[in-house]
Amino acid sequence: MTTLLIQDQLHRPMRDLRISVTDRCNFRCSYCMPKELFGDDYAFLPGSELLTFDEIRRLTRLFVSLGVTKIRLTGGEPLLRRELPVLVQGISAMGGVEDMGLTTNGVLLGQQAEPLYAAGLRRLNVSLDALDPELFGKMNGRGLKSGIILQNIDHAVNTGFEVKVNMVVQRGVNESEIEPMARYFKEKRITLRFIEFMDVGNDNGWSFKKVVTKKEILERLQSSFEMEALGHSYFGEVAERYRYKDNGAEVGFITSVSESFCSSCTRARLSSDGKFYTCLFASSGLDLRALLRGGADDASLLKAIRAVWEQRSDRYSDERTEQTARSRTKIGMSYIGG
Ligand SMILES: Nc1nc2c(ncn2[C@@H]2O[C@H](COP(=O)(O)OP(=O)(O)OP(=O)(O)O)[C@@H](O)[C@H]2O)c(=O)[nH]1
Ligand SMILES: C[S@@+](CC[C@H](N)C(=O)[O-])C[C@H]1O[C@@H](n2cnc3c(N)ncnc32)[C@H](O)[C@@H]1O
Ligand code: SF4
Ligand code: SF4
Repeated sequence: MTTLLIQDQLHRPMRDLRISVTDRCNFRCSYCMPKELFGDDYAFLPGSELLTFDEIRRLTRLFVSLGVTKIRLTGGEPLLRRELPVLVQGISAMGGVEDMGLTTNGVLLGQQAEPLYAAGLRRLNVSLDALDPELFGKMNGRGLKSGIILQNIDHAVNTGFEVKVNMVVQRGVNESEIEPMARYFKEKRITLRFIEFMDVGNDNGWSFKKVVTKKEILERLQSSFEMEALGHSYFGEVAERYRYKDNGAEVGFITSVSESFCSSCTRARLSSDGKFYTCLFASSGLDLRALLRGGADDASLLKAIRAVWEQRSDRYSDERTEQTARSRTKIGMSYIGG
């Protein structure tokens, strides 16, 4: 299939596809799946509503033919999707896919790191918000202690994966973990990325006051470590990188709130039930599953995807103010694929 490069209204190409393979999760992080949005019973999609692997592969191939080269598997918790390595193998063997990564809470990596590696996956981003076992147990809503995630990170590294760690920092919740986390992963030479707390659901407890900005975190780190700025390594990279001068380990900052990066946003998103979203904060998406299951051929699917991207003008993080925050999306990170 030949590649056609397309651009949106702000001249941004479509380079990345973030695929949510399930909306389910074995954690209940309040910043992501607030009770107020999900209710006590956390109703998830029935299996029949999820895209099948064949459907995901077919759509991925079409996205690749429109310029996507980078795939990220996410969720919900992607390791809960049965037989995930089968999907990984299909995508890693696909022409035009230059990079594939997976974002996970790491709980199931003990069993799954090896089959995923064998299927061709090489990069893992593991979320971990605290080293302190009690605090981590509270933050994940399930009481699971941090030790198991740390063990699984070591196991993934030993399996051969390039691993990065994601930490969402919330004032008054886990800001005391900034230095311990930095020290621990510096010694391990694993890149730790600090993520500014975002307003992603109806009520995930977000307010500007709870955001610990990159500036503040960097100042705290610089009082203990000498660091040099590396910037972004390619157009559209979400994290801004810094290096410790003494041992070459890196940290990253994902500054969606204090320094938004919409002008270089090349990310398309496919939800687990097959909706195509052009922004993490979008409130509606194109129902590709309905088109697929209605018998649409490749040409009409391509036309529909292209039309949506060419109309795209999303720049939610650039436009957000305290007042507009939380009024846009009614969906939530775990569904849309964070
Ligand atoms: N506001 C905003 N946040 C994003 C976007 N893409 C990713 N993030 C956030 O960045 C954090 C880290 O994302 P990851 O899933 O690790 O992916 P990544 O950082 O693109 O991965 P790499 O390819 O390893 O750089 C998550 O909290 C995401 O929700 C985006 O387009 N907009
Ligand atoms: C939605 S999760 C899905 C993948 C997997 N379950 C995990 O936790 O890594 C993807 C990323 O989004 C981040 N995230 C979720 N809610 C967030 C919020 N309100 N602000 C910033 N990042 C958030 C998580 O910390 C995680 O790194
Ligand atoms: S951040 Fe990841 S682990 Fe936490 S609730 Fe959301 S999907 Fe689950
Ligand atoms: S807010 Fe939307 S447009 Fe801006 S970087 Fe995030 S996903 Fe892209």
